[in-house]
Amino acid sequence: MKSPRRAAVSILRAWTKGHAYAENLIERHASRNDLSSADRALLNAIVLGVLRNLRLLDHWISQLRKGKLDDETRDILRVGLCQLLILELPDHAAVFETVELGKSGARGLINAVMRRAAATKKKLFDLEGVPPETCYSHPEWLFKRWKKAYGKEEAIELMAFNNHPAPTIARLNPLVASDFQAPESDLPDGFFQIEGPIPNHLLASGAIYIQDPATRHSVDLLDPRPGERVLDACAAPGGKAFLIAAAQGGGKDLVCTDSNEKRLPRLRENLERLQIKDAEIDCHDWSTPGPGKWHGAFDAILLDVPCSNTGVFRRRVDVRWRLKPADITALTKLQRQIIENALPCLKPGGRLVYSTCSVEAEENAALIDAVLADHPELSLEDTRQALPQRDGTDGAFAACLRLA
Ligand SMILES: C[S@@+](CC[C@H](N)C(=O)[O-])C[C@H]1O[C@@H](n2cnc3c(N)ncnc32)[C@H](O)[C@@H]1O
Repeated sequence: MKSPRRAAVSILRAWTKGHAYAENLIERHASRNDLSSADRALLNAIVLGVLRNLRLLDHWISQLRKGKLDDETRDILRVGLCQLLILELPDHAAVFETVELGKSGARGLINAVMRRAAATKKKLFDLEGVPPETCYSHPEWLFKRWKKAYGKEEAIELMAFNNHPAPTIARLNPLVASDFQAPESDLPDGFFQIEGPIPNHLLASGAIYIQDPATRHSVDLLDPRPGERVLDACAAPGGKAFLIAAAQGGGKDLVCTDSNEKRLPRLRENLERLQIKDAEIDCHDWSTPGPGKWHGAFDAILLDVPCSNTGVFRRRVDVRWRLKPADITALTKLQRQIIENALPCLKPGGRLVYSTCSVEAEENAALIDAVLADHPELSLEDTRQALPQRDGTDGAFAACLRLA
């Protein structure tokens, strides 16, 4: 059985070399090594802590050791310094356990760096003069982009927000009868924060679903009513389909599609658990036209499109390192195609809500402006935008368009 610290190093090696998401790698390693829940939590904290603080950890490594490092030793030092300086675990454990991770030839170096770090913490924490994108570990191009969009102060606030793990927030399911009383909360109606371990029996019975309050904006704008035929075109894993069905009192008038066949079983399971058993689920790629049977068929369509995810970096810790400027351009093209192919499926007078969890204007307001310019038959009814640095929630954008 591997220790969580050793598993963290293996995961970082695999993460650097491949395209797998950190969360999936953690899950795979934790199951394979049969980790206890405490060890699983430590593994999670270390891997996500390293990925959230990658540039800062490398800055500290450069302060503590001049000269080249092989990739494995660097990952071991990242894991060690994350425990010592980010998670602030006791010095002796962090130093000893980290040295143990190295091959015999590297242990002397690891020991020296870790001991120096433990002895000079105060100096390392003084980040005066270190660029904000290093302190908050974001790629330079993203910081530049956000500075342009929001100004320097807000760009820094956004990066700082992204480095705090998200609280666990759930929504009560009005479709499932349960004795559970949600705790008092300042959150929007139906949402409440879970302190401590997630109550698995409530999840399993479908009484609650874990989701951020920002998810509600698009469905609030869609305002689905009982009896209306609704399409949720990019539906997996089903968070917003749940909100639509909850508003409609069930899923009998709801069609859920997704282009990724592999995501459909999870969508199906989620909806069944949430007692939404009668929604229609289909595989469809909306970069191509919808089938004739859906033309003019829907009162309301939700397009919760694939996006850059820049509003949810605190959850999706990999994305800031994987995303490239060209991806945003490619995504806007796909987003536009999805809108164009979904529009013929609206009934006259029907409404379409476009939504993302991005904070990039190109994927949000600018895209909607371009659609409106090309479609005089559409009018803009309303928009919503949540920005993490202003609203303290995930980032979200939604625009409701009505067909004449
Ligand atoms: C932001 S996620 C949707 C989240 C979902 N609405 C929820 O609330 O749980 C975007 C989804 O769009 C799907 N997708 C990507 N490209 C698509 C396309 N061309 N047509 C349909 N679905 C697509 C992805 O597989 C992904 O499941």
